Amino acid sequence: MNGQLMKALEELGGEIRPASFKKCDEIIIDQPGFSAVVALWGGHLASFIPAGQEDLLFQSDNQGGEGRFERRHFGIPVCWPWFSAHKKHDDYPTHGLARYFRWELIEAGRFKNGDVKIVIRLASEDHPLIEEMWPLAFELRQVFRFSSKGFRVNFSAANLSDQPMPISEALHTYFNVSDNLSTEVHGLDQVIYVDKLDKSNRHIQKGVIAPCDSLDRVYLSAPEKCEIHDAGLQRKIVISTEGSDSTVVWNPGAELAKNRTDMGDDDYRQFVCVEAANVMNDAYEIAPGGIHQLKLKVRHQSLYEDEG
Ligand SMILES: O=P(O)(O)OC[C@H]1O[C@@H](O)[C@H](O)[C@@H](O)[C@@H]1O
Repeated sequence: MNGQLMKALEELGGEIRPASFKKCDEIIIDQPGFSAVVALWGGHLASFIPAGQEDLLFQSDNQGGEGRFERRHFGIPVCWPWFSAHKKHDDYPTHGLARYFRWELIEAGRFKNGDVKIVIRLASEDHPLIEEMWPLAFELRQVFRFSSKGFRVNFSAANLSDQPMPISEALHTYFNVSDNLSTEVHGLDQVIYVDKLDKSNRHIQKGVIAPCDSLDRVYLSAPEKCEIHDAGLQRKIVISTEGSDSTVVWNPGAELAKNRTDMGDDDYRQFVCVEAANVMNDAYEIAPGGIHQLKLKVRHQSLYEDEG
């Protein structure tokens, strides 16, 4: 990392330190109102802890395997440029390639209002294996914005090729909850979803999603806002998106979790994934030379307080 960037990071009270995960650096930001960790491996926002509270993001103690496409369950994996299994190559990783390569820190600083800004980047030219799996040239950026109220992720993908780029994607956020059985997801009432645990049949959501146990659903043409209500932490997490037409809600439940070697048996009790996505009918193409932005805003507040 160049000296100027290091200095900018230091001015934020930030540091870059080697992490055990894939032997790749992490960026740590410690501020009076919050602390945040960005893992350069996969470009995960790994942790965001508001002062005096528990992390908004979940991380598993299970480090996953050592192989290139082994995954660890933490923070916000970026699923891009394909979601689920690759349509042609069953040896390619599920949920795309972006979470398996080292991203580069390219900017550290502040927004005008004092919020902390961290920018990271991944480009197709960064690794021959990326170009092998995805021959269309691209550049990805994530602009993270942190304040004591929460965080934002502005994920942008530029198609640098001369062909249309077909995309399905998700910011696959693992939200940390006190107990999945008492957690509720609000805001998806009356939205049609594809239930992957029911032969991909379509249903209409009735009321809130609760309990958040053994769920694998894609809400199509979903609203831009939903909320996680956590009675145990007396906390509400307000999730707002732009450029995302689908919302994926996932919790593996006990049986699936036990069958996975890359997840602790009880991990599923501590998270629910609510993912800002564009998948299935909401998948799209980026025109040659075009750019697509997927924005996620996450705020925390008391369960008993209206959003300010
Ligand atoms: O790749 P990860 O982090 O293990 O997540 C896997 C899950 O991700 C969810 O988004 C999918 O809807 C599930 O079908 C899938 O099992």
